[in-house]
Amino acid sequence: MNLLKLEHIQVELGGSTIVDDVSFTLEEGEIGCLLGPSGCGKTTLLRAVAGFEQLTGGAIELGDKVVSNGKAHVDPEHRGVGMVFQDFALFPHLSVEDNISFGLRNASKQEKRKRVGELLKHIGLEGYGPRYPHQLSGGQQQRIALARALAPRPRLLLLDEPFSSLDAELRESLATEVRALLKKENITALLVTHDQQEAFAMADKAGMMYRGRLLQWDTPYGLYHRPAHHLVADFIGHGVLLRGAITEDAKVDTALGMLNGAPLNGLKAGEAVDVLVRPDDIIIDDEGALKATIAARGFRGAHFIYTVMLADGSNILCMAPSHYQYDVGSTVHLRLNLDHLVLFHAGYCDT
Ligand SMILES: Nc1ncnc2c1ncn2[C@@H]1O[C@H](COP(=O)(O)OP(=O)(O)OP(=O)(O)O)[C@@H](O)[C@H]1O
Repeated sequence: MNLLKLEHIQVELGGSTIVDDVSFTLEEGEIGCLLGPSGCGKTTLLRAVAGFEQLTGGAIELGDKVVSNGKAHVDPEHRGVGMVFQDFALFPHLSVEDNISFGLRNASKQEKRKRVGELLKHIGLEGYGPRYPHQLSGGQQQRIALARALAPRPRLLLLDEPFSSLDAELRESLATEVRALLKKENITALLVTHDQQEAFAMADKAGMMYRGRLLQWDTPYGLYHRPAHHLVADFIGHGVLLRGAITEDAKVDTALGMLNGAPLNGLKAGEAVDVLVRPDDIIIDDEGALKATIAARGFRGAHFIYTVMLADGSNILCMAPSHYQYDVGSTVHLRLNLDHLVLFHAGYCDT
């Protein structure tokens, strides 16, 4: 069952269209994530779902009920939606226990204690109830903010850059923990983030926005491996778009050689295309048929990302385990590990 349904929604602010014709759904218990460059309208979309922004077109349904359209507008406090924002502000003068139970005004003391205990256990902070926010680390405070939002069992939880004030390592582990917690509580959630690793760690469905539009709504795997738009290919993960041409026998002629098996989707022989090449599609292998030169080396801890120059002068990226050390300027051989090809009309890339 769809818990959240956005149908062609549009939001205008200050005379500009900030969210433009966006549609997607989230099923009950699913976690969705919006990615996209700064200013593309992610927060505005989230605020429209929460009820803080009015729609100028389209409709939002929560459960079976329309909560926003041209005529209806259910106020935020009546939507059953919980929120966690970047600048999570716990009430400094309230204990952890009182912070978490803040939204449980109508519950009995006993019910409150039970729910708080259950949530503290879920977030791994059993026994922290009597503490005050200043006695907690940033990551612990953010977990408490999450528990506070979850306490009234919202139908939908909205998270806007909830971990962005935390360091990278903590962010990823917290994202995994929060996913487990949301699944345990069967809460549907929509998350906005800049961090693709966080999106991949948390989301069942993810989308990329660009200038108010949603370019693709898919699984994280689909966004990475089957980008539907060259901007998605470019924005999600590392990779390059390598120029090529469709041949008479439906192959793609590129600096990596003739590539087979591309879904042509209406592309005709002779047309110029861009082929998405990810760093994990290319393997440095002494037996590889293709000669190339290392143009740059980036250390990433467990692996290197090499920029490799092909015979025609074009550059691609290549990932190799960090014990495979090659100096800039050295010659290497490459093998392709492309299990599917993603092509775009070359012209699209000029936008
Ligand atoms: N109240 C407002 N009036 C006019 N324009 C606004 C208003 N609020 C936001 N905007 C504009 O809408 C656009 C989208 O803003 P929004 O905060 O939704 O983007 P975002 O994708 O969340 O960005 P970021 O990732 O940087 O937080 C921006 O260009 C912003 O300047």
